Amino acid sequence: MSATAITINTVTKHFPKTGRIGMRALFTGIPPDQRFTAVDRVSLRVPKGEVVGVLGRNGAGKSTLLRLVGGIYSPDGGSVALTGDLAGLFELGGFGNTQLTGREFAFRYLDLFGVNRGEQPAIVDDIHDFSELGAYFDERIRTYSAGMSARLYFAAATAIPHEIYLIDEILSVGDEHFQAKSWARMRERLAGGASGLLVTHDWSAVIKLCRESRVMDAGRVVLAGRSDAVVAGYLDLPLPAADRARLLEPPPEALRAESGRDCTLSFDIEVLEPIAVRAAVSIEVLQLGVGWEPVILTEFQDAGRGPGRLRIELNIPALPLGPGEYSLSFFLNTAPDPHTGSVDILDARAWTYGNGLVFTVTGEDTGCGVAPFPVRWSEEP
Ligand SMILES: Nc1ncnc2c1ncn2[C@@H]1O[C@H](COP(=O)(O)OP(=O)(O)OP(=O)(O)O)[C@@H](O)[C@H]1O
Repeated sequence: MSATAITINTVTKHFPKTGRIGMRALFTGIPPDQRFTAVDRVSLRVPKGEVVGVLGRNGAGKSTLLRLVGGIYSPDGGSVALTGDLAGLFELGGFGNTQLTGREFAFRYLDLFGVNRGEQPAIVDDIHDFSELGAYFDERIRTYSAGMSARLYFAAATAIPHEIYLIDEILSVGDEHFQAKSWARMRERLAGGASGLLVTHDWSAVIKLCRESRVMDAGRVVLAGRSDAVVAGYLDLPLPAADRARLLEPPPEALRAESGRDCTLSFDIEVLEPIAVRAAVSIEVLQLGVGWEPVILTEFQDAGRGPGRLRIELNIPALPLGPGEYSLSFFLNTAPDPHTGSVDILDARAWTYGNGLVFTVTGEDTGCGVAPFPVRWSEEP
């Protein structure tokens, strides 16, 4: 198993129903009839180098979970363990003294993280630039708009690399220009090997950043697994009917191959009507902050005519993919109608439907990335 950055073990958090509790409850805990459970026995593991997404509707318990991980709340049950230093990007505007100016806040932040005094001025300049606060950087934070303080906190929290980021809707603050900059910086930090927990309503951010995610509802984890399937469940996405032709579930060994070797992927399909079918395959890799990007994409090919069972094969010479797990999408369509040219989707397995297949490439990691093609560069004299 890969190394772990965050371990959340059956964590529970209660709040008083009335918002007020007696002195005794401070020592004995809130009596069961006067409390409600905001986080209910949640367990979750974030592997090093990955961001796990937590989706959920308002009041599901996401922010409370993040605060438990960040140490702002202590759990009433269970435990949290972190391996690595932590940057809290959560609760924008909720940390720091708003009587400070932006510049004073930046210096304090760097002090807090033990940054050497000699290095601080250059990093504070970077925070000033990144936040685009201009002259406001020397005004008190309490005079800032919500967006301005969000920019300051984001710029400070990401100015120096941390090992663990707790991200709460951060990538949806600011205008589009600032969001794009924030994404670029987050990608850079994560590509450098950082890990994190992202809590959000924004399922597209989860698709772009997280291989794994969870959905919380009423304090509990109600869906867990690969992000594509979790997001599809969260959105309750409709799937193709697959009632005229369908792909039969390939056994996992049918979707394994060795890097650099010729490979044949077999797909069994069942066609229930006298129709001609066509198939296409796309193999995608998760690019942090970008999403699933195709690295091999076939055209639609004739796959035979029904009714009956058909086997189709895809041959890839000298598989140009490094070892790892890829998402494989398989599409089964009708042949174009000779009169109208229209095509019907008969069946699909794809991360966009939340049911993508896993394609595993084995072999030695040559460090050549996902597509170690034998390319050659030359220089014009
Ligand atoms: N400090 C607190 N005291 C009392 N109740 C709280 C406190 N913090 C959160 N709650 C309650 O706990 C529940 C979970 O809140 P939480 O903020 O974790 O949800 P969330 O999933 O982050 O919601 P949102 O998406 O709206 O931010 C809500 O019912 C909320 O009202």
